[in-house]
Amino acid sequence: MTETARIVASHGKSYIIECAGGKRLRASTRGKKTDYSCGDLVDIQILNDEQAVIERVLERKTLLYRSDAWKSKLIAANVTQLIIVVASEPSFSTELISRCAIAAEAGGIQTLICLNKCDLPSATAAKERLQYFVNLGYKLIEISALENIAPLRDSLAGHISVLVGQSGMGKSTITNALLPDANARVNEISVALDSGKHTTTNATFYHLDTESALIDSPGLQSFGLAHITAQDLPAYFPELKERIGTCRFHNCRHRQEPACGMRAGVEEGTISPQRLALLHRLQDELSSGSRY
Ligand SMILES: Nc1nc2c(ncn2[C@@H]2O[C@H](COP(=O)(O)OP(=O)(O)OP(=O)(O)O)[C@@H](O)[C@H]2O)c(=O)[nH]1
Ligand SMILES: [Zn+2]
Repeated sequence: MTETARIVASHGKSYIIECAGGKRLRASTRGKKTDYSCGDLVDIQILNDEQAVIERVLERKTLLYRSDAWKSKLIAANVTQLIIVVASEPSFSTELISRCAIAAEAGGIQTLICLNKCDLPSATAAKERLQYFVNLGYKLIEISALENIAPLRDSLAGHISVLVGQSGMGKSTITNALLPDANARVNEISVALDSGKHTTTNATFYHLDTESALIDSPGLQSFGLAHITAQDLPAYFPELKERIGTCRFHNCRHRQEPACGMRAGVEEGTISPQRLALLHRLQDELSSGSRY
């Protein structure tokens, strides 16, 4: 019997799928196929009361992934919102924020930056660092997951959101505050996936209500963008996008070329030199195929 289900947890070649009625089954794939992601809608063949086989993936509305020259890592499928979690401390990487936001833009996903641990004195400095992104037009929400999760909960309504961030920013604390029984569910899922072995799940999908869901992903340190071409990059920077077509040369790399619209923006003060430098760095990285 074939039916459509959603992948709610992934771990290597093992998956947990949720059928339309809510029943969860362990699922494997045909052959060596592993390019399925948490959040995917898939056609499955039910084998017995506990197991199913994934036959194929249905067309994805969106796909968030990171990649280097050698391999890509799917993070979440069919999400409408990427939540980049940063915290007052430990320190976060602004480059990682930019990279995540570029991947989201390329994948047709909206971005929300969430500053956690606003109860700490170091929040003031963190907010100053994030002002840079606010000026670029990104939405910022400030919370303390330990004290009050309500402001974030409001931003999740109607979305399938995915949480990404470096280790220690508070993703687990946020998930637990939003879903008090998430811990129990996570344990249930990891036990089902690897019979109690100590391994981490790639990503987990939780229902918040009938319209909203949340995918929690493991901490990340880097975010390779090898799937994006150097030529397309400016379209994923909000402030550079506006100036596409203003350079004299259609293949301008926005460096030494005369009459470059992007460099003109830097001279006028509407584009920050750091962002143009990031564009150059990413162009070099994507054309040389270096590893990130
Ligand atoms: N002061 C304060 N501490 C927090 C807050 N949220 C989380 N923490 C603490 O920050 C530490 C890291 O939180 P986690 O939720 O484990 O972070 P994580 O992002 O899931 O980290 P990984 O599991 O490594 O990916 C824990 O000691 C939390 O108690 C907050 O709002 N305020
Ligand atoms: Zn140019």
